Amino acid sequence: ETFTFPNSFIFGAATASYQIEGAWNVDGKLPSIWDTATHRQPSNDVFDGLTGDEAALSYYYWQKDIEALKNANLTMYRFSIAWTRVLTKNQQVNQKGIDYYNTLINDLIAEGITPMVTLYHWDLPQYLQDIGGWMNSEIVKYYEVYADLVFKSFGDRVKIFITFNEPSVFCDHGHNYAEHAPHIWTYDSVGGILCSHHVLLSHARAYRLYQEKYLAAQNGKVGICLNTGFSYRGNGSVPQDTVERAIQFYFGRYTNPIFSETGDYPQVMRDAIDQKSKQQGRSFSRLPTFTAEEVQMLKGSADFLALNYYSSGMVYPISFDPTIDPVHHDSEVAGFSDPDWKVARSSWLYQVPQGLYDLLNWIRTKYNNPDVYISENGWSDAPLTIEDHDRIEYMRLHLAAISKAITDGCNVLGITVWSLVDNFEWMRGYDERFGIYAIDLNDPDRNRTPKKSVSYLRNVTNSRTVEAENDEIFVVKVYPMPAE
Ligand SMILES: CCCCCCCCCCCCC/C=C/[C@@H](O)[C@@H](N)CO[C@@H]1O[C@H](CO)[C@H](O)[C@H](O)[C@H]1O
Repeated sequence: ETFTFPNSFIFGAATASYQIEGAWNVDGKLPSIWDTATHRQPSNDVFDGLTGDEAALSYYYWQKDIEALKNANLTMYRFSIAWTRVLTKNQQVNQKGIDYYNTLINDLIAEGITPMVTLYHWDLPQYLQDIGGWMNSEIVKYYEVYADLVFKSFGDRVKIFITFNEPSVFCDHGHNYAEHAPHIWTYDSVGGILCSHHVLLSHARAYRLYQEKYLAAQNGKVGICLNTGFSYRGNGSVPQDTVERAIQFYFGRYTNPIFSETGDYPQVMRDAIDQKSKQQGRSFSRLPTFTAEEVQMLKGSADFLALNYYSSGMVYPISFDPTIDPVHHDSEVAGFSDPDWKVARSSWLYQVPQGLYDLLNWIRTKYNNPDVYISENGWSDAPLTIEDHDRIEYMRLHLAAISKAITDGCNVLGITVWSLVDNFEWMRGYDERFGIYAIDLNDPDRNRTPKKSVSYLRNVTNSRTVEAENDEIFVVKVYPMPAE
């Protein structure tokens, strides 16, 4: 079957500051929590022991990134700004950092490429972590100062801003399980919950600031980037409400306050955490409460949803047990992956294009069909795999799923594939490569070598079609529940 894309649909690619820029301490840049994490001694716990100190050296080779975009026929570039490059500790402007992003933005626009700018892709200034980072409510003020600077400096040319990338990942993995920077472990997911709460408030404040101070002159859009998989019944006896609860706890904790009619946290989450907190003998709930004004400030605080989709899972109910993974412990849901699904170099990344199709329709019906960009979607393979047939298949099937969702009426405006170039894959270092361009870390010039997927993408963007069979997209079957 041939799947088509409307002429308005935009094809692009994405990166993030810490993962590509290098130059970690150049021109006044301050250390971020990822600099701290990767410089830990005697071991940084990164899979290959490496850091983002140099990565793709995009701080010097941004023109190679622009060439790479042009060569792939891509017309949108999602990149992030390093907070640590543009502001000093006492909240003054670091002009050299501003200059770097000005040059990048101007050069992109000169080549007809639309910049999509993420304000926060996990690289918090270390001096803010030192006062508690996202767990301290004061962070909201610091973020607002930073957002103001970004809007003021770049908003005359940048018309699409994303306030945050994947709060579920940096809040949970960074503040519950100590798996990501700032490597904090907290009991009963208290750290992750506080982080999410302050991220939501920071997002809303930045959105309202843009509306009040910049919208009239700049006429841009501000959204937030959230990630999730879709969840499916682990076997025939799993109740549908388990599936819904999984999505609400993982995704709804951010989407409900921003995109729903009612606003605030999902009721199922409010009830569960309030009740469990009580059951634990606590005098107040682990889930903070938004004031009535905060609920209003958050409600409708996004012009679009930037959705990162990689994979999906099967879920089944479990009973409350504080000793297990804290995300599941409050939701009383656990998940697993079908071993028949194809898996990438990243052990968590199973190929489930159906999840993207179902998720887009879930969002359409749940939230009155908001504008959506697929801000990340991609496949990992081994270093220097140039004949990346598995990535091509993954892209083909996910693009088909998107096209099908658009046919259903979903407002999907475009995609920025992850990633433009091979880069620092967080705690997996450089072992899992997501780029459509390969980078040899031994090459001081960091030449960007096109993988086979670049010519595939060029064909897709020219023809605005992909070929796929429905049974390649719809891969979810009902499997027996795994042994608990
Ligand atoms: C509804 C919820 C539950 C149901 C189902 C389970 C979903 C299965 C998906 C498993 C995901 C587990 C770990 C998550 C990892 C990614 O989401 C995370 N790495 C994404 O971060 C972005 O990924 C890029 C590649 O990893 C890149 O590094 C980028 O910087 C990140 O934004």
